[in-house]
Amino acid sequence: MRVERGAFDGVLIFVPTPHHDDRGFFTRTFDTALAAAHGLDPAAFVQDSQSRSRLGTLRGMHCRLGRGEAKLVRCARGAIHDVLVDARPGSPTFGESWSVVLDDKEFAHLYVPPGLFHGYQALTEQADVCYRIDREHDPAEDLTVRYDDPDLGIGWPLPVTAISARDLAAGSWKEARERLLG
Ligand SMILES: Cc1cn([C@H]2C[C@H](O)[C@@H](COP(=O)(O)OP(=O)(O)O[C@H]3O[C@@H](C)C(=O)[C@@H](O)[C@H]3O)O2)c(=O)[nH]c1=O
Repeated sequence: MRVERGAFDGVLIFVPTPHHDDRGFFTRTFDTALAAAHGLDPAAFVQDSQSRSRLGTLRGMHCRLGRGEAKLVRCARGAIHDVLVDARPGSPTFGESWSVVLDDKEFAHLYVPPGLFHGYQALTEQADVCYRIDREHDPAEDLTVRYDDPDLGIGWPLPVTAISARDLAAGSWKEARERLLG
């Protein structure tokens, strides 16, 4: 397993080495020691979740207020276009977006540190996303921003076929920015 850095400080991508044979494949999806060597506390992840999305579904952009939420995300089936927006005041990349494809070929695990907006779009008929977070889910701390906010200018690869009412009702980056900067 190798570790790559994402475009923002603290973002990591753990890329395993799948072993294929005539039965299928085996792959390690996470390595506690490697994660710890990169400053993560594997024991901190208290909730495991899985969501299934159909082609073109968009989920995002979601961030957590307070001390934020660290997240480990992988696509167990299909492929997703995963997007992060740096919402950490004082960060040199504050307000910038970055994307990576996560899929069931490479099985990369994306580490998202606290303070970033996260969202993704399903690139396949079915996309199963598994993720771990380091705090119990609390909707009262959610902050959302519109996936198509013109100030963020995120490029999504496909037309949006499904999105939640919550995500459609999300506010602008300008509003979120004011809230984050106090
Ligand atoms: C995220 C979550 C949702 N739920 C419930 C609330 C709701 O009834 C249903 C669906 O919730 P949502 O519409 O918020 O799910 P979703 O839009 O998939 O939310 C997720 O989006 C991606 C992009 C993330 O980064 C995640 O952290 C999370 O915010 O599941 C939980 O009970 N626990 C959870 O941890």
